[in-house]
This record gives sequence, C-alpha cells and structure tokens, in this order.
Amino acid sequence: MTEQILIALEGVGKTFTSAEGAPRRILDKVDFALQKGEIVALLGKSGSGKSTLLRIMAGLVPADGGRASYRARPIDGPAPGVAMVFQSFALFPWLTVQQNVELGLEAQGVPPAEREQRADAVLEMIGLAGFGGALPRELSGGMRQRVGIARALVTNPDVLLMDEAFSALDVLTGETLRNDILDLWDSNQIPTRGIVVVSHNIEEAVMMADRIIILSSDPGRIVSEVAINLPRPRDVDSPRVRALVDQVYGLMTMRPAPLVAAGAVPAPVQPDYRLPDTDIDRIEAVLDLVAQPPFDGRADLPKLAEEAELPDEELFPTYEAMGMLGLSQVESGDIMLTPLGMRYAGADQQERQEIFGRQLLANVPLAALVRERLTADESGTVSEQPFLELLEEHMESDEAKRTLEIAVEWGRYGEVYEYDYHLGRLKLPGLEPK
Ligand SMILES: Nc1ncnc2c1ncn2[C@@H]1O[C@H](COP(=O)(O)OP(=O)(O)OP(=O)(O)O)[C@@H](O)[C@H]1O
Repeated sequence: MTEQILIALEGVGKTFTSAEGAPRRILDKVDFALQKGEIVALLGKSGSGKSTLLRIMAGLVPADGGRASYRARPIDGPAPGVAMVFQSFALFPWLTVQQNVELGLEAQGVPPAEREQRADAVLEMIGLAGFGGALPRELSGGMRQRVGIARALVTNPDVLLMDEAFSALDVLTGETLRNDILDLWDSNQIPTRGIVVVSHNIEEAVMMADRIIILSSDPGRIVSEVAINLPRPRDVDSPRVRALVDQVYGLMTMRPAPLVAAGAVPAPVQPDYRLPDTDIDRIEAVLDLVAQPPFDGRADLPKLAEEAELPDEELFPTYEAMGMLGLSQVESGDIMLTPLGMRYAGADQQERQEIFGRQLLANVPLAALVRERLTADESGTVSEQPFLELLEEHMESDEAKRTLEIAVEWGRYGEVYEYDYHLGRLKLPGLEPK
C-alpha cells in the first residue's frame, strides 16, 4: 500500500513569525496522502495556508512539525521528481521561451543537446511549437502560462503541483489550458503519476479532481474531503457535477470552526477573529439579489455567483459576513435569508442601519469590545492601538489593520461607534470633538 503513496504528510504544522515577532500557527496537524494515479484539489479560504501546504510538498518551505515525505523519503528540499507551476508564471523575462523551459533541466545537469531536444518536444506537446525563440513579453497570458507548464513538464515530473495556475487567465483561456493538461494526463502522454492543484474555483476543482480537500482557516486543517468518482472529460452541466459543486459550496461556506450540529448555538468567534474582507455595499447588494426574484430568499450559490458576476473568492467573505450577522445561512449549496435577512431587504435605510448595528454588537465580539471600552471610558473615546495590538497577536499587521478597518466600517454604518481618522481614535456616536 505504501508504494501507492507519492506524497505523505503526517501531522504537519507550520508556524510563521509575524513582522512584530509574534508566532502564528498557519497549518496544524495536517494528514494527507497523494496516491498514485490521482488528482487532488486543495480548496480553502484566502489565507488558509493552501500555498504554504503546497510549498511544503514541493520542498520549498520546511514543515516545523510532523513528517512530510515523498516516496517514503523525508522532504528536506526540492525533490527532483516534484515540479511546481505558479500562478504568476514566474518566467525570466530576459530569457527566450526555449531558455526558460530548459532551465529546469540545466539545474539537473542534463547536457545541452538533450535539453534542447526535450524542450522542443514539450513545447510541441503544450502547443507552443515555433515559439521557442520568443521572449515572454511577446506572448499572451495564456501562452506564458503554457511556458510555465512546459518548464515543469520538461523535467518529466512524477508529481505536479499547481498553485492557482489558471486564475490569472481569463475564464476561457484558463479552461482551455486546464483541459489540455487533463488530456495529457488522461491519455498518459506525461509520465506524471499524481497532481495536486490549489484553486479558488470550486467548479474547476470538481471538473479536474478525483478528490477535493478543504482546509479551514486559523489554523489551516483539513476539515472535509469529497471524492469525485466521475470519468473525465466531465460535462459541466451534468446533474452529478452540479450536485458536487453544490456540495462543495456548502462545505466551503460553513461557519468557522468549531462546527456545530444543526440546531445548536454556534460558539461565538473571538475578538481576534479575522473579519471577512467585504464591504457593506457588497453585503447589501448580495442580500438584495437573494431577496428578489427569481431567488425570493433562497439561491443556489453557483447561480447567484453567475447573477452577481463576481468570483467565488469575493463572494465567500460576503456570505460569511451575512451569516455572521445573522442575515443568512448556507445549507446544501444554497444561501437562504433568515427572517431577519428578509426584513432587512424590505427595510428603509434607517431601519437597515439599526438592524446592522444590533446584529454587529450581538455577533461580532471585536465590535462589542470596542463599544464596551468606549462606554466604560469617561471621555467616550479610545485609541485604536490596543485593538490593533490584540489582533496583531494573532495575525500579520496588515491583516490586523484590515480587520480593524472592517470593524470600523461596520460599526460606523451601524452607528455603534465613530472613528476619527486624524487621531486614529474611536468614539461614541454623537460626541463633539474636544
Ligand atoms: N513567509 C511567510 N512569513 C510570514 N507569514 C507568511 C509567510 N508565508 C505565508 N504567510 C502567511 O500565512 C498565511 C497563509 O498563507 P498562504 O499563502 O499559504 O494561504 P493561501 O490559502 O494560499 O492564501 P491565498 O488563497 O490568498 O493565496 C497568510 O496569512 C500569510 O500572510
């Protein structure tokens, strides 16, 4: 059985040190095995540690807990059989396409004549025959990523790791390239025995993978796994694919851990919880969209994404914010407005702000803490600094700043507190400046 396993992670963890010197656990107790013959997609919210996990598998970042191995040997640096494709293409602009592709082979000490011949063959296979002499800037985005993929494939990798390899491309180009890779894989034109893809796109994951793994955030842990036993190529409109997309949407939009049984009261998040990065206009636009026909209060998430013309990674934080504020909940791939959410949709501006403020205080501990400190203070004003420091104990300083900005924006909208941008101070609403 073990010879079936290409990459094994056992109890893998990773802690980074923030710019302020505070440790932050990014990954915790991750157990994972990439089996021969499978494509695994790794999904999770932004910042959940997907890229870090992939980099650990690639030997680019060391794990600081647990064991990571490739073909039963500990991973202690980049392994020759493992190649990675990056979202940013990572091409050298001053080298030609041919030279960029040959780079990986040069590092392995392959003689020049063989390098040239192998690069020619892989460029032809990936649809870039005749472009060897071009510079990256002379190519379109899709062609540049083909070079990135050719550079990985020329090494005949046993394991291919792809970090959002298609997300910088327009939808159609990304889809074509993805299908080309699946064709090469399914027809055994490449010797690769296992693929791991990190993606933000649920549909892409369902179309590609044999198994989808979902990571939680803060710290990243594997919380769900979905097997996809469907032959490829898959029909994106087939009922099975749609049902799987719905299922994964449902798993991705669950409230943050700890997960609770239906009907139980969810444990409140802590004041140091990173607030979902979305703004009020977007929350209200999505809520209004769900409230209106054809959805009338309940929307299939993929259909809603289509209607909203927004990508999943922008919609997920919005769903999370709406759920956090008690305005909606997600169930089996659908988002449903709660009775309060429906009332919100029909309310005038003033009532909306009142509901928002009440829900904020009841459900967002950071906002409640700010308000509590303000009412306890004689002057009714407090510096933002202690809140930033509290957040920085648990996240990077730019993320702490962003979380506080979101809490400020939400609090101002709900008329729970105000913020003086010049002084960096929070204050109770209606207080005259002194
Ligand atoms: N070298 C590093 N030093 C400190 N913090 C880091 C480092 N690399 C990543 N991080 C932090 O670790 C967290 C996880 O990052 P990672 O890129 O692995 O997440 P991700 O799930 O791939 O995110 P995204 O989907 O946005 O690309 C982030 O908060 C990031 O700021």
